[in-house]
Amino acid sequence: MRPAPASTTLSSSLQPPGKVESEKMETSESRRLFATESLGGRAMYRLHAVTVAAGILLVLYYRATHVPAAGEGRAAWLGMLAAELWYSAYWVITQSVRWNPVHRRPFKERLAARYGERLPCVDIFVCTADPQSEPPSLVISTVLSLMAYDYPAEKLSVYLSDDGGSILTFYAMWEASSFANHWIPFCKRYNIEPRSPAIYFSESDGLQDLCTPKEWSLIKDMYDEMTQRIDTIVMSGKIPEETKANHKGFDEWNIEINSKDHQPIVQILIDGKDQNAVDTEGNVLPTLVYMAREKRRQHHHNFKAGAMNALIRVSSVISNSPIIMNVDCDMYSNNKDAIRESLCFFLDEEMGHKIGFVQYPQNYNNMTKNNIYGNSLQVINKVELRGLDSVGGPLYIGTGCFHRREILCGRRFTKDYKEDWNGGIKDQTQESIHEIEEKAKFLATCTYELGTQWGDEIGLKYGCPVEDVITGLAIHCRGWGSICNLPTRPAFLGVGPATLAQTLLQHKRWSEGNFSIFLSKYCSFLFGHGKIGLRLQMGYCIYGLWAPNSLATLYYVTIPSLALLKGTPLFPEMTSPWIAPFIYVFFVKNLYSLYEALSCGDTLKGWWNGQRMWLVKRITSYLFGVIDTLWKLLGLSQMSFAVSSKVSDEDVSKRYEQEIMEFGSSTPQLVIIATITLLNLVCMVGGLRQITIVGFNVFSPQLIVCGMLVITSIPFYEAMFLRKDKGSIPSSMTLSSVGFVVLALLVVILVPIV
Ligand SMILES: O=c1ccn([C@@H]2O[C@H](COP(=O)(O)OP(=O)(O)O[C@H]3O[C@H](CO)[C@@H](O)[C@H](O)[C@H]3O)[C@@H](O)[C@H]2O)c(=O)[nH]1
Ligand SMILES: [Mn+2]
Repeated sequence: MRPAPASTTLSSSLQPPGKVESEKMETSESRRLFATESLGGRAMYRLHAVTVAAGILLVLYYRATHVPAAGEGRAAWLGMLAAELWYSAYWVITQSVRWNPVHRRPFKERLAARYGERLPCVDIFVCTADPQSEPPSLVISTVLSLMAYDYPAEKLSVYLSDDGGSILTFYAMWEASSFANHWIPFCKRYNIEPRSPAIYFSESDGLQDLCTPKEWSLIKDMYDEMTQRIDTIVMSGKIPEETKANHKGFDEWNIEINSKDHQPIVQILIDGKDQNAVDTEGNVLPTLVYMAREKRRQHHHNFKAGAMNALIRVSSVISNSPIIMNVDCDMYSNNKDAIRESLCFFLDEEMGHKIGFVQYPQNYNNMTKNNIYGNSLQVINKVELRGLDSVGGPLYIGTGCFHRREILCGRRFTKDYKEDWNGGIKDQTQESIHEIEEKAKFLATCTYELGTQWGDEIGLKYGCPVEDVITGLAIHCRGWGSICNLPTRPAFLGVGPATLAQTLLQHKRWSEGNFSIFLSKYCSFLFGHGKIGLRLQMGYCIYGLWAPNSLATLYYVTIPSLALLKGTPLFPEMTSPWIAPFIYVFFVKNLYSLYEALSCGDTLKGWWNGQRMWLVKRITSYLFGVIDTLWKLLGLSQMSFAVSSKVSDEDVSKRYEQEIMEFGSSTPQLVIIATITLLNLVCMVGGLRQITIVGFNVFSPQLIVCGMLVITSIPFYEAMFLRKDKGSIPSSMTLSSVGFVVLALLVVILVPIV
């Protein structure tokens, strides 16, 4: 195996920088660089959890002891039992992280008092993959926001990995490298937030800031002109020859290249070690590097994980910082203090040496008030990540994560481990830029990893659509802990999916990725056994089991309704005492979920929309996730990574802002949604008839289930029958769904399953 350059060049030193004698006087509490606080509302949570658990047991007991005779819906009843058993087990799993979530509070003032500016070097990795779905002007706004962190610039290096291998993105980066000369001093002088120019100028008119209106307009004009140049060039797809003459990097595109087949490209746009690389005020600039790793058709490039691994190696010969931070290209820095806050965890004397990574939640800046597609992820961020933190550490969820370089390179945790915080830029030898670039290019070739442990024991793991989660699990199993930091001002904000199709695409990748981990040797119960606590093992399964949840849900949204239509009871009668645990579990579980959502900042309507989206995701994305995972297990298909688009056309954006659901295109997902919602509508009408015949007592529980589904589905009926805009459900989709409903009804009538 070829030795990993990154891990061989790092060594350990014994002292954190600048520890001073007088500190010995401090008490251990005041020495801590962060505090761990318990979240409120625990007693209420626990009461709910214990009583719901009791309710669930009663429900299952009733199901198991009241199986009807054959021919009276026995099969359907047993199916209900199976679905409820599944839900119960899943519910228990989701409680694993809820018992005692924690909040971490970093003390950046203490960090400043103790270390001043003697802080470790930090490498920031930004990934982009496609100039069409991730426009270069968006990418550089993110890059600029990261370059402008409130952190010593000589210790900061920003790397962009461009899997699109696009000259347009390179051009934008070149523009950004000169705009940074003005932007960074402007941000620091007036202490502005956020430091993404695109966002800053879209939100601010400069009046609340300390700068003069003249200065503000000057820099804004400069920014507008730059983005205009970039957008024009991106539109035309060609760089003018006179522009190309400005930087040698453009020569890399002298030969015809495309994103799937090209040589490795590494261009150091700003060399932080260069004395002349200073901004308009004479301050040092952070290092800025553009990288497009080599791509050849015969070599698998392993998507983002491949890009990250190339970045780890390339950066090891340029800056080699002990801390690596990764963000997606749309996730701009929204909080200038995020690096310092993260260091509070790593540099904490009591706990710091155990912490492998610090994960920030994924937050989006394009969410509508009522969260129409359920993408705000508030409950995952504020409840589940914090809960995971209390049982061993949050998962590595990709963007917005700070790692020790050493752990990404496969290091195991040992008690005597001491990080060399002094590593990084300054310990590099004085090679010329050209030499360094050539060395780096070699590390970014396709063949470099052949016969090595990269993608397995070293770097991010390959072969999983959620490379981050599986890598994080391996890190946890190597003995490291992780921390979730949730500053009041979110550290990163990105572009979340803004259409139904994008949402379903993202969730298919996530559910499929996590389910494939669950089914592999990395299943947290097997791989984590004896290495991480049971509750963390369960925590991983919250996401690992998203996909198979779809099966129980599909059952629950079709069979009780069809049985209602056919007159087969599947619940206790309304007057039976056995109905009580069903009602209790149903209401209290949902009420608690509402409480959780509201306390995380969602609106009532947002929660309701979120519930609808869970249903939709389960019957489409997650179902497809199951199918594709099984397909792959059988070796019938290959892993893919569909990059989500960060742009949508005007018409679509307008509907999004008005919170009107976007369907538009014809997809199999739409047929499933339309079929199931229509089926429930028919069943509800049929069910109402049953009630008039048999009476209220027997069928009302089923009617309630069916009715709830119908109420949840109102936006779908509107999109099928009432809306005329381009985002409505195409009539061909509605027609085929009607066909499927008729077919389902025929089957039910002819085959006695329910
Ligand atoms: O071949 C590829 C494919 C993707 N990416 C980058 O990966 C990132 C994530 O892609 P995106 O389409 O935005 O997916 P999301 O679902 O928003 O990403 C989340 O989920 C991914 C795993 O599914 C993680 O890798 C991400 O960090 C996490 O933010 C983007 O920066 C892409 O440019 C690459 O660099 N190369
Ligand atoms: Mn994204």
